[in-house]
Amino acid sequence: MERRIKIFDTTLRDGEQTPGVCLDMHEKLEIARSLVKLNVDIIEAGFPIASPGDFKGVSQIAECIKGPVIAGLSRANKKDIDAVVEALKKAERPRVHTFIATSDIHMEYKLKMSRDQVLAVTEESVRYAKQFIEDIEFSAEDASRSDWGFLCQVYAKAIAAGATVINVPDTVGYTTPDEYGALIRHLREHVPGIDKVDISVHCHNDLGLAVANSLAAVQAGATQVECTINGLGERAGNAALEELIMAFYTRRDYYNVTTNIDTKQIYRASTQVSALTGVDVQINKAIVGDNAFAHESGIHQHGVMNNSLTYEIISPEVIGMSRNSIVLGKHSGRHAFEDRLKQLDYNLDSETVNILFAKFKDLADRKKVVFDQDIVALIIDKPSVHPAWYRLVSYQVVSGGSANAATASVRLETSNGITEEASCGDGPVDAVFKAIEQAVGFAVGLKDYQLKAITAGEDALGESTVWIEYNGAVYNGRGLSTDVIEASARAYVNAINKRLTACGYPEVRKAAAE
Ligand SMILES: CC(=O)SCCNC(=O)CCNC(=O)[C@H](O)C(C)(C)COP(=O)(O)OP(=O)(O)OC[C@H]1O[C@@H](n2cnc3c(N)ncnc32)[C@H](O)[C@@H]1OP(=O)(O)O
Ligand SMILES: CC(C)C(=O)C(=O)O
Ligand SMILES: [Mg+2]
Repeated sequence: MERRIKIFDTTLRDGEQTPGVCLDMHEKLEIARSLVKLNVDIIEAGFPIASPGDFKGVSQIAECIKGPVIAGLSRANKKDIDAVVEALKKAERPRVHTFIATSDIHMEYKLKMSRDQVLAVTEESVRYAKQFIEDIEFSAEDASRSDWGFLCQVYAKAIAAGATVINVPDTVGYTTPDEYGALIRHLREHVPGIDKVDISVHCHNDLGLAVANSLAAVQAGATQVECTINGLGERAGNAALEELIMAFYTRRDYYNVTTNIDTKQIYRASTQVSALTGVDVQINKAIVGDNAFAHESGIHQHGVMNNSLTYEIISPEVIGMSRNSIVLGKHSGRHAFEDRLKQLDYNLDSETVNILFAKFKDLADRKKVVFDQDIVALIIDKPSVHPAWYRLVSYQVVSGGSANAATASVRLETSNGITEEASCGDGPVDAVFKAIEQAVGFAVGLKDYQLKAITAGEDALGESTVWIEYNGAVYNGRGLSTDVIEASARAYVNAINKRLTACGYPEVRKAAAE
């Protein structure tokens, strides 16, 4: 008899803890909508006490997203739990996820608490949260490095106080498949009441074992797995959702479990998360990397041409990647374009399709073949995602040859009309960025800059991502064009718009004046 494993997605909480990733409310909602399409069981929407932005993100998701359970994270204290309860007020199926560390090293050096104190706080916090919300997940942070006997006592307290899920995190990615499986079996044998609750696992990838450890835990009886799209997360990241799901799917004969995930949504969600977070997927990454279905060598190509199963254990269509024979280019019409949107599972209203079709034609004029990745990039680039404070109207650059000096002028549109500025710089991109900085009238604080081609070829669509820093927070912006300087300028303006949306224009102006 197959067991069903629940999928708890934490892209919006642990995934957002990836250094350099900062998602605003609109981006979080877009990702949450993709998680609904994927059919995950639980969405961890954020850590409401962390910042007003996080609180707002969780409450918006709670209000707008129906279907999955919506969880919010809290430390084991009343203030954090109150924030989660408040943020989840409008959720159809709310869950408080509260945690406290149980390893000796965390208790001694970080919490400065004894075992007895941690036991007491576990009970108090679960009992407190339970007054407001029925579904309570309790995590023993750093469980895999905790004393097993003590861990059993902590989980027993949490269950007695009303926890509905107990989570066993491998917080620092330290455990191994055999050891972790044995821990799950030990807990199942020694924690009173554990058969009445879900046993969840949450694995980090510091030794590259996050997925292997999660699979071992499922074999040992875990009923819920925590993961993120593209394996995003703190340090080396979390177990990757796409890898776990495709392991369960492909080796159903071996694991004997199922999930509710619609595998056809995997590629779309991965592309979206990569674009919105600015974190590239490595080309040889399992399932969603560019090379995952590419065959370079003759013997492999020959085998695949005769029967793809010779060298492919998964067909790309299963994860929603199309093997299209219809090539889209400047002679393609609206029917073929709309059909491709449907194949990529984008059901958009006709106004959005009109805008996208115009963009597609514009791109096809500059590019011989428009690939699926280009279309997805155009969809993600749609301007409505962020309220725009500034819009790039045009720019001009004169590049200075070997000395690498350049001058640039930019025209930006604001609600007050057009503003135009010029500047010199160390190369064309720097000159454009400086001109934009002058036009907006405050220091932007560029932290990082990246440029990549969406597909191969000299006419490829260029995607630029920039990261800017303000008051300790990082904002990423993204720009798209076949002209790489224009893509960079768009990304810079997009990041500035996000920063202004988060901080408010007057505050930024005041800080600049001081
Ligand atoms: C393993 C994980 O992924 S845990 C989640 C990690 N994610 C994050 O930390 C991102 C969001 N965090 C934040 O925004 C901030 O750290 C906040 C708002 C939570 C706390 O900020 P601050 O009050 O400034 O505290 P700071 O982060 O410096 O230190 C953490 C404090 O929480 C305490 N703490 C840590 N974990 C817990 C817990 N589970 N339960 C109760 N207290 C805890 C620490 O002992 C420390 O307490 P102290 O201030 O009395 O010394
Ligand atoms: C908050 C907990 C579940 C966590 O992220 C971890 O321990 O890694
Ligand atoms: Mg974690």
